[in-house]
Amino acid sequence: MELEVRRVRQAFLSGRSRPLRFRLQQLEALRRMVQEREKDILTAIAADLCKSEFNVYSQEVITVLGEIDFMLENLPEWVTAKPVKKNVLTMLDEAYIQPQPLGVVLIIGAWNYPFVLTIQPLIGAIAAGNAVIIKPSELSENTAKILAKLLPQYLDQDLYIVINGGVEETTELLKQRFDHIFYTGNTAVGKIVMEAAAKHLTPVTLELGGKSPCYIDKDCDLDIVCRRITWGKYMNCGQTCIAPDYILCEASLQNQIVWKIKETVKEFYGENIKESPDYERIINLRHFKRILSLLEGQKIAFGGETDEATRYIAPTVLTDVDPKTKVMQEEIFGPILPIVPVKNVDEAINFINEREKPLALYVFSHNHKLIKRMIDETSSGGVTGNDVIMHFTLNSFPFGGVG
Ligand SMILES: NC(=O)c1ccc[n+]([C@@H]2O[C@H](COP(=O)([O-])OP(=O)(O)OC[C@H]3O[C@@H](n4cnc5c(N)ncnc54)[C@H](O)[C@@H]3O)[C@@H](O)[C@H]2O)c1
Ligand SMILES: CCCCCCCC=O
Repeated sequence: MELEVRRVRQAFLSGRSRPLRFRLQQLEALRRMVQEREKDILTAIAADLCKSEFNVYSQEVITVLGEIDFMLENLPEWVTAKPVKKNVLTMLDEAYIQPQPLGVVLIIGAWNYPFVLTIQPLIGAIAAGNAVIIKPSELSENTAKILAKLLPQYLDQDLYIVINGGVEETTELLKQRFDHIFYTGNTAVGKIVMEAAAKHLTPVTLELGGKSPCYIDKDCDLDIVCRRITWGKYMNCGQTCIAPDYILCEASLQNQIVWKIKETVKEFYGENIKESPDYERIINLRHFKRILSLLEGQKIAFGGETDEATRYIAPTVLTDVDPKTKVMQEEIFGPILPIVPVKNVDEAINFINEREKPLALYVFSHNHKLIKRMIDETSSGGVTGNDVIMHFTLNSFPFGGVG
């Protein structure tokens, strides 16, 4: 590892990653890779998550291509020095902010959207003039292999390298000195990454998880609300960092919500969900067993069917969920949707504020003032009103959690 990191640092110190022209060329080469090798990329991701190629394209490839175009369009302006306001002491001086690369960046990717969540930070790092070591998640092994094969065919082979491996390799990598570490994954490993980075005072970006609540107000179009929640919850089999984690609503809405979600699941995935090309599987047995353990002692309104051999867990809704039970203590990251009845919006706000700050918050109401109140009185990484996931799709927004 030490030798590899040293080789990448040498390449960075050569200065060739810095000129705007070079950065644009590398980003264009990356775009070419995605376009020319689309089929290989789709096949690899589809195999990792039992996903249809259409879903892979719409959830991952489109975002990557959009990000590259966004970067190519804006980079010339972003790299230029920006003059700043002067004071009386400096009025005859030149004062400006010059953006500069940090150096060698380590990107530790996630498996749930293994392409976009690894390549998106890579695009940013290349655009900023850095050298990069990419460590894809070993859980999505087909994508990890295809990245190691394709990236060196299109990008500078000394500046941008892929290192594959598991916990042992990641641990070894983290002993090295980097200039920035970008990690996507769970909070426990996030702490390990931050601790390792602290030894070298390396800045980190940690894209972690959390429970993302939905509040459903009585004054809403419940058909639309349930369609949207069903889409965002069961997409990728619930393995989405900003998937709706649980629903808060008045008890009187609960039965209608269950019925409408059940009907929508049927419409989206058919009578035999196992046969649906649009319904994925849980990534591995460890996660499969973890998710199953969350069902213990719960009232299953529908779903609950599982198949260990294929790591299938049906879209499931739980009702009258006790907030003290396990399913409400950790991020679900699977196709289980608990409904927790609350008296009103005040109780919903208190419920959210008594817990860790959500990565995403979803509020459904015709009452614009109520949505505004939820935004003002809670704190989360991002909010979408009357829909789910959408704030992630706009690159004019920042993305991340609080803290
Ligand atoms: N905020 C976001 O953008 C975002 C996006 C996707 C996923 N996530 C979060 O990721 C989580 C799911 O991923 P996961 O928990 O299965 O990740 P994971 O276990 O796959 O871990 C990710 C990486 O950490 C490394 N790793 C694991 N254990 C390690 C250890 N002990 N020491 C050093 N490195 C180690 C792995 O090698 C892997 O490369 C969820 O909480 C989800 O919300 C967040
Ligand atoms: C269009 C859906 C993409 C969702 C990606 C979410 C990233 C976190 O898991």
